[in-house]
Amino acid sequence: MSITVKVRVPGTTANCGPGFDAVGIACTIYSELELFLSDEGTLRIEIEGEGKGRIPTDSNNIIYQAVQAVLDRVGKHYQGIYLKLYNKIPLARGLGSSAAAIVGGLIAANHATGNTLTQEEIFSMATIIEGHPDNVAPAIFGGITISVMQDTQPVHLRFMPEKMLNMVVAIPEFNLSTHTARQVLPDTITMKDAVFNISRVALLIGALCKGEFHHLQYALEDKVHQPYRQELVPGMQQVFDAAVAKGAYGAALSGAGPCLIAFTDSNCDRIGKAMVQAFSKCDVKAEYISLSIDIEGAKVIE
Ligand SMILES: Nc1ncnc2c1ncn2[C@@H]1O[C@H](COP(=O)(O)OP(=O)(O)O)[C@@H](O)[C@H]1O
Ligand SMILES: N[C@@H](CCOP(=O)(O)O)C(=O)O
Repeated sequence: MSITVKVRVPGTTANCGPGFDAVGIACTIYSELELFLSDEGTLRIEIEGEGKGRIPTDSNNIIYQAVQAVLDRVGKHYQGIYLKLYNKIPLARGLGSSAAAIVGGLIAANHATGNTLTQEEIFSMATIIEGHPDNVAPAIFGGITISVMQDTQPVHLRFMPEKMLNMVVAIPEFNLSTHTARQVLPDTITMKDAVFNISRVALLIGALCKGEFHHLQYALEDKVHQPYRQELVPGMQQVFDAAVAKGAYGAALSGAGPCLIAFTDSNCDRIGKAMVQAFSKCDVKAEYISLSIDIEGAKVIE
């Protein structure tokens, strides 16, 4: 017997300034994957697009590991596992490629085996594999998500802003793995910095929810991770300033970086070009893309 499933998963921008490991937004950039399960054959992985030639095509591949985690959990075994990946989300740039890969593998395998796992169970498994919930939540549920770890269980709240919001992402040429960008973070922060972030993340969620985007100028400020990661992304502050100078409400590091993301409701091209130019003045080659909020999250498309 053989089964085929095709899944589409959005890229995500996590943290959004002060919401470290908690806030995430699903973006209108997508990777797709096809999963074929069969009683005969072996493991085979083919890649088109981002990461071709770089991503492992053996049992070290995280999509394969996600598929296998579902098969183990539901007690099914397949000799032949064939994965065809169509990767559009840039790798190790802060747009949640690993979360999309994990979520895609889990959802494809769950669908192929009769949808026995709930979305919440998928969310829990994805969080364990990814290590933090803020990318996998919007990748699964779409929209803007707030995630909280309750002991080992992730809990989420999803919402859409009252008004349309666009995001302009400046994508530098270089990669920065999330693992590396987490290693520069301190173990502890001061009470002053904690209060700085708590107040801003509350303002951020209120501003996004109500569509009062003028608050984003302050609501995107952060003292928990961005100051420490600044050394890894040359030109970070200059790019933020360039985006705001061209009319963006505010800007932040996308996930762990190195992408920088500006929030706006107009002038995306003007903002994007200014961000790329500011990067270039710091000897960083970059390009930009304009995105909006994905409302659906991951979905089975075939
Ligand atoms: N489609 C994919 N298939 C397999 N592995 C992937 C895929 N996309 C991403 N990865 C893995 O995730 C890593 C990037 O994850 P990470 O450093 O968290 O950055 P980000 O999630 O921001 O792109 C890649 O180096 C690769 O190992
Ligand atoms: N909260 C995480 C988010 C990482 O996002 P990614 O898209 O860079 O993987 C962090 O800041 O480490």
